[in-house]
Formats: sequence, C-alpha cells, structure tokens
Amino acid sequence: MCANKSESGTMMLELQERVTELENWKDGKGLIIYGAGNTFCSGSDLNAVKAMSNSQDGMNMCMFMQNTLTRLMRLPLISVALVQGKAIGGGAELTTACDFRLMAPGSEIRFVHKHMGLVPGWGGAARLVRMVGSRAALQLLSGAARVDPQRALCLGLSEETLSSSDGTKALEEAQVWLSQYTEGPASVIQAVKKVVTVGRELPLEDALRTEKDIFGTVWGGPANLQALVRRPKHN
Ligand SMILES: CC[C@@H](C(=O)O)C(=O)SCCNC(=O)CCNC(=O)[C@H](O)C(C)(C)COP(=O)(O)OP(=O)(O)OC[C@H]1O[C@@H](n2cnc3c(N)ncnc32)[C@H](O)[C@@H]1OP(=O)(O)O
Repeated sequence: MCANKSESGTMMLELQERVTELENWKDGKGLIIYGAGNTFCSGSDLNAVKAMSNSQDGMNMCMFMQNTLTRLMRLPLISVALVQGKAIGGGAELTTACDFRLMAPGSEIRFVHKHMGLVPGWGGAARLVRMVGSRAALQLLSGAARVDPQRALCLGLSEETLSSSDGTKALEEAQVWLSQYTEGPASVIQAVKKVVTVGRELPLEDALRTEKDIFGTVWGGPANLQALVRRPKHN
C-alpha cells in the first residue's frame, strides 16, 4: 500500500477505506506500506491543517486518524513500513502503526510535532513509548530528533537497514524480508498476529482467554491436520 506524500482530508478517508478493505482480506498475510518518491509521508497536509485549525475540527481529525491507525495496527496481517526518504510528523506516527519498520539508506523518521507546537495525536506517542521505552520516546519527541537508520536500529525502532534506496529494489528487499514471516497458511499467520496483539494489549487473564479462543480456530484445522500427516522434523 502506497502512503501519500502528505495526508489531506481526502487521503485520510482513502487510508480508512484501505484499512477497511484489509480487515476483510480473508487470504491476507502481509502488508508493506511505502511512500511515493523520496518521501514516506510528511504528515498532515499543512494546507488542510490550516483549514481545520479550530479545536473541534482538530479533535475530529485526531480521533479519525487515531482510530484508523489503531485499526491498521490490529490488522491480522504482518505489516511493514518501508521507510524511504522522510517520515515526518504524522508520517512518523504512521510508521509506528506497523509491526515492523525497514529503512532505506538515507531515510529518516522524525517526530517534528514540537516544532509545530503540537504533540502526536494519531497514537504515535503511545505506540512509540511501547516500542522504544519512555526515556527514548521522550528524547525523540522533546528533541524532534532526526532518527536515521543506524539510530533506529539502536533504539529498536527499525528491524533492518536495506541495502538499496532505489524504490523498486527497496520494495523487493522488503518483500523478501517479510516473506520469511508470512510463509504458511493465511489462517495460521493471521492467528499468530492475533495472539501477539492480544498478548500486547490485554490484561493477562483476558489475553489467556482470548488466546484460547484463537487457538480453537486453528486446532484441528486443515493446516494442523496436514502437519499431523506430514509430521515435520524441526531439526
Ligand atoms: C499529528 C501530526 C500532524 C498534524 O499535526 O496534523 C502532522 O503531521 S503536522 C505536519 C508535519 N509535517 C511537516 O511539517 C512537513 C513539512 N514539510 C517538510 O518538512 C518538507 O517538505 C519535507 C517533507 C521534509 C520534504 O522536503 P523536500 O524534499 O525539500 O521537498 P519540499 O519541501 O520542496 O516539498 C515538496 C513539496 O511538497 C510540499 N509538502 C511537503 N510536505 C507537506 C505537507 N505536510 N503539507 C503540505 N505540503 C507539503 C511542499 O510544500 C512542496 O510543495 P511546493 O512548495 O508546492 O513544491
């Protein structure tokens, strides 16, 4: 899925439509979000921001994007943000709504909100704290720090720095990287993402109960029965 250079109101609606489609993708296993050209996403369209600078419109936009990105994060797909060029402001927040980030050489994730007199509103702060810890999150937000691929690796914000910044090659690299995690039946890959999501988000007792329910969807299923016939050796 290609992120837009900056998110106008129309583009925010389009993002929500894509997420709805992905929620209904029964055979889906993986998702790569990448930008067009040399920018991953530069956040809200500043022209749109000016037009909705009153409190009510700002809150509506904030809640709309927070809801959309939370739904993106909870998709039963293994998602990757392929960061080429800059991921600025809301664009940086969009990267945190994916399970993984892969960064091309020379790319940058930057939470510039402070320089806009703002704080993240699309859920990026809540997700960042959970990813890198509160101290590092505070440094990145209060410093509006440029996070290059090396610093992202050190922080645990990125999984890998790709070898190519060329658009097509970087996407191919990201596809190969993701394929190591999406091999297998969609039902099982989706169940894996679901149990990780509940383990991350629910209190223990609720997570255990939900994990049991998800286990029940794959136990004795086609993939399980076929494996019992194959009896693979895990050596
Ligand atoms: C909750 C957070 C959320 C919010 O508050 O709603 C936000 O995300 S606030 C917005 C945060 N984003 C920015 O402030 C980005 C500002 N832009 C830049 O920093 C730079 O443009 C860039 C993204 C680093 C790219 O720089 P560069 O490669 O040098 O290209 P240009 O600067 O020449 O940009 C090309 C062209 O694109 C326009 N542009 C870029 N970003 C935006 C944007 N967010 N909204 C509107 N337009 C944007 C830029 O103005 C140029 O247009 P032209 O001047 O017409 O060529």
